[in-house]
Amino acid sequence: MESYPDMSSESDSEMSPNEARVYTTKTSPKRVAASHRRTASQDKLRALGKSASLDSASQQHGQQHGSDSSLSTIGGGTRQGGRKRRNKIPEKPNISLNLWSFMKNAIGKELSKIPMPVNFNEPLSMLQRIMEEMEYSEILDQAARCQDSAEQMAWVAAFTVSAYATTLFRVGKPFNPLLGETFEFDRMDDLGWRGISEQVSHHPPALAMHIEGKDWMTWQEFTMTTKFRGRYLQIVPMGIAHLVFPKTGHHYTWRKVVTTVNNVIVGNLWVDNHGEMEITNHHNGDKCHLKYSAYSYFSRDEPRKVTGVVTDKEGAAKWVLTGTWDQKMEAAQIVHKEESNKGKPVFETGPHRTMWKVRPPPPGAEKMYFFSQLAIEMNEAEDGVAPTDSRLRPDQRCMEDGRWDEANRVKVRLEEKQREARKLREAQAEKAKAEGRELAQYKPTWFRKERCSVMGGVMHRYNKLYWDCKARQDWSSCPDIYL
Ligand SMILES: CC(C)CCC[C@@H](C)[C@H]1CC[C@H]2[C@@H]3CC=C4C[C@@H](O)CC[C@]4(C)[C@H]3CC[C@]12C
Repeated sequence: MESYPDMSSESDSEMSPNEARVYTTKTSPKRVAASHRRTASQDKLRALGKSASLDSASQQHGQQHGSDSSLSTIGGGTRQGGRKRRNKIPEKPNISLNLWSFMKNAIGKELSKIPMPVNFNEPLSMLQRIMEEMEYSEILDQAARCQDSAEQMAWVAAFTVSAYATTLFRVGKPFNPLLGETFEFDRMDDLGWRGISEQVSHHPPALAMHIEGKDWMTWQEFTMTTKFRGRYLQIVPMGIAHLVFPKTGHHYTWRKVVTTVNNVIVGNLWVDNHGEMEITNHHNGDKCHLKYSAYSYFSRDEPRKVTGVVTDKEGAAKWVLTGTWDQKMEAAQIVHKEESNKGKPVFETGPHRTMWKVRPPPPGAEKMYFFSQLAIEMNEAEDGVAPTDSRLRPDQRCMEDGRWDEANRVKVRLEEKQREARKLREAQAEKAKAEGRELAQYKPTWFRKERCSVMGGVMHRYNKLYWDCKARQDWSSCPDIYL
């Protein structure tokens, strides 16, 4: 018998307070215990990029794979054909700078307002970093095939957790995109989806993203508030992520959890993700409440643990989820519920299925900012992309190439250019105002503000123009943001 932590405590879950406390399961306790026995040495293996040994180690744990196992999984994704992409980026130079010397005067400041050299960056923009959430997009293909909506929710939940796997060793700061910077990622040829994102606001920084798969569509607006508290940096993401399966109309939304970057003063930076996440299916009222446990030195909880319960619109529990954001998520359907002698309901579940399992890092990842195969591919130079694409951003390219001094000089010039453009816009707006004309507001190129039908509120939605313009190579509406 396996018991799950109390999901109803300190949460705004839809469950009644005395429900969903204890679960029984038919899986053998041995198997579960073994799968949870992930040790520091395995972490080190991953850190060293000894992916092969990690893989066999996890195989010994008797993983039960989802029904995806028939498809080949090579590197970053479930690929079918597709063109050849790079599997390396230049090695990270071994230049050490003291982070604290840049951060000590910035306590209480927003991360985007702390002037920092590229030395603490990773060679990807925030536009690319957020699109990396698609690393395990095959889970969405799986979800799309699902007949049962509660099970579909379990897949969606596993997908939202999988987005955090990249944060385990990735402590570089992504480039803050310039206003109007874009990133397209066309993976129709192998992964079956393509996406476009754009920096739509500079103060505060905000980006909008839109991705289309074969039987699903996902979009979001991403902003964050960062609180730098001295020893740690806390990132509170704002904005809402949407996911729709057009064939059935199931429309999901969720907000991301809090990310904390620890050891800013001394020691090695490390990341934790924690808090509550509620996923709603607006089509039928299903919910999934996920709890990402915060790391605590004193807690017996497994680090990086995530647990969840899927409930229907009446609040009846349907599925339970358990796992960690860096390794895997399992889900089990609740098949039976009865009152225990203590008066609390006991759930009996069917077998645990693996909904998501992390892929090992590519060989040499530790010398390449711990990038996954997908991350390596994101900034590969590509013909035909918009002139505002992150791949063309010169300081980021210099940095990727290991020319950090030059990158830092170019970064200063780019930011100056951005400031000049902003001043000009402000002057034009002033002039317009003086002449009694309407204020000339900054408008993104590929997104426009729209009222959201399910959440109310206004958000940036894709204007459906990018891929057509790309086909015609018509970039006349793009701002000139680089040098
Ligand atoms: C150098 C130090 C001071 C700062 C480094 C901060 C880095 C590690 C932080 C800043 C913003 C953070 C990101 C904010 C939001 C998301 C979206 C989520 O779905 C996955 C994690 C992800 C992608 C975070 C990863 C870690 C992150 C990139």
